[in-house]
Amino acid sequence: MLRFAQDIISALLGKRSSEERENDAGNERPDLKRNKSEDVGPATNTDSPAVAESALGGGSARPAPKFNYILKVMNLPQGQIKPTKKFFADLGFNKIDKSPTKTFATITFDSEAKALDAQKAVDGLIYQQKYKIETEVMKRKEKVFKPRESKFANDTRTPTERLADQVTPLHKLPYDEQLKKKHEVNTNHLSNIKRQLMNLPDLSQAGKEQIAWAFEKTPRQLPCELAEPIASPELNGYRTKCEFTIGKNIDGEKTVGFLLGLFKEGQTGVQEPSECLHIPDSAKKIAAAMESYVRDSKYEVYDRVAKDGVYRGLLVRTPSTGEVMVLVQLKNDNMTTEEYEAEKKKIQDFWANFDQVKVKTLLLQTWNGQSNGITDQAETQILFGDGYVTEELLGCKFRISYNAFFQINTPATELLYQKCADWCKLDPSKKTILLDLCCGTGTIGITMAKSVDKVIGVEIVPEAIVDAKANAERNGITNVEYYASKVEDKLDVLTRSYDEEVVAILDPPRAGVHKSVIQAIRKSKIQRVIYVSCDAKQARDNFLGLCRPSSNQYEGIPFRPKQAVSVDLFPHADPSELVIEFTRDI
Ligand SMILES: C[S@@+](CC[C@H](N)C(=O)[O-])C[C@H]1O[C@@H](n2cnc3c(N)ncnc32)[C@H](O)[C@@H]1O
Repeated sequence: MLRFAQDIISALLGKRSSEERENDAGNERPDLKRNKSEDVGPATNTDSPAVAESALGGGSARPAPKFNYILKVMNLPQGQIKPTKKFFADLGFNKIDKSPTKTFATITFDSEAKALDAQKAVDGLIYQQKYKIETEVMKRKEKVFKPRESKFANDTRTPTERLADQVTPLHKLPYDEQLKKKHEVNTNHLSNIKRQLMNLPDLSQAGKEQIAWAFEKTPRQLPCELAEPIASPELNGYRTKCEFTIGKNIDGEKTVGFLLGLFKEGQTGVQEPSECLHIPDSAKKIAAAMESYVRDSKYEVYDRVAKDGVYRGLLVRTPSTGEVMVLVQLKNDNMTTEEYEAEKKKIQDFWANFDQVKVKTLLLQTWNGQSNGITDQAETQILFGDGYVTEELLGCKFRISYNAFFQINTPATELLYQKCADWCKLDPSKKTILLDLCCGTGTIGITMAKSVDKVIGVEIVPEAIVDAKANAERNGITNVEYYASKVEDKLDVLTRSYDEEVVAILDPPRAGVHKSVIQAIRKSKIQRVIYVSCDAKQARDNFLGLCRPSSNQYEGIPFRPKQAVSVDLFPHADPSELVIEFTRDI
């Protein structure tokens, strides 16, 4: 409980969650999509003791204040974001924003009086001995959402059909056709590596010689062997994490499900998931129960246009162990403390007594900001249970918190990890170190830890590293070392002079890793990289970075793809994982 409270405080202090948000339609690989508004920092008042106190799970949560009053601080130099922020932080102001190209900054407050007091303190100060600060107090304009005319106006499909096409766009194809289609897409991505290498600008003769393999004629211009795709053992009901929207269906009834179409297209109707192929029955039952609950409630569901209403979202985790996590997201800034406390108790009683599915742990998130989905920036309390569910993969047990990244198709994930282990080809006669880069809750490294001398995991989300350490301990794994850091800020892990053989598994978010990571791998002694990509198009620059000829930017001997395979974690949906083994001799 204490650990969880610490996690929440970390979240409130602006640390990022392991999961970038999934869109409402239940798109795959939620870790990879982050709403821009969540990127720019906490939207709740991180300075408020009331929020910090209630985040501890006790106390009475008060509605989070809105920071609608802005002090515009003008006549500053361009750039200099850090020094500017420090200057104002030293004066006691923390909610500062500055664009690198602008000569002003903004400081936000939850009342006009505070903004005016700040103006008195700041106006006329001389910044860096030459910039005389001028100020202006403004009230934030309420954003008005104007739905565009719906592009679905002439759509003859039923809402259920539309939702199926949206969340499972391949559902009309037999499964082997779906696999072929994904295989074809990955074949093209792979052959593009070769094409792009051949067409690199300013490719010198020496450079060409380093990547001579790319100029060899091969079937379909593939740079390496591409194995037959690995099918998902389960085709339906495989999603172990579902994030539902609470809103109204197109008939105006309170509904829990997925948003039809995109909000920006003016589509605000929510459709029940009851017919969605990829959603498990337990999650459907929970969504249906929540729907009955909100229909019986005196409170309104959240209206995304008016930005009003109480019930906003529902997260359900249903790992293969049968444990179930439910998280309900509320907007509470228009409720009194008594109303909020009473509602909290009602939700708690409802799920504690729910007899169709046993809920192991219930969480309540209060979020008054603008982002759509469940967010790690908001106050999140445990109403019962310990705040975790357990998943089992390849004989290891993993605890998962509500905001941790975890693959959503367990049997297919086991095949994916097994493939990574096979391709690591660990030689038992040699000492080996496995670098688990972007390790999340430690899954890949922990499942392979017994075959190596040491696993070193690096992950950006501190809470995921806490989970990873707990997971290692729970599985009796002691040869692990974890760092809560961006990989690009922990490059020494790659470039240390190890005595052992080092193999790197890189399982980054959709956009791939920062190029400095690829540059460091190139400079290191690493001879083998297993790259797990969920979007080979976006990972293209990383692939090219590994393979391009040596240069000032990309030192070291280039890698080349040795083998590749697609693993399908998302039947009926578009994405598919592409695993590529890159090797080099040094
Ligand atoms: C696709 S997930 C893989 C997680 C883990 N390997 C697994 O299979 O469960 C990508 C992970 O990369 C983390 N991540 C994103 N950007 C990162 C960065 N710059 N440095 C380190 N980790 C990062 C995310 O938080 C997420 O846990």
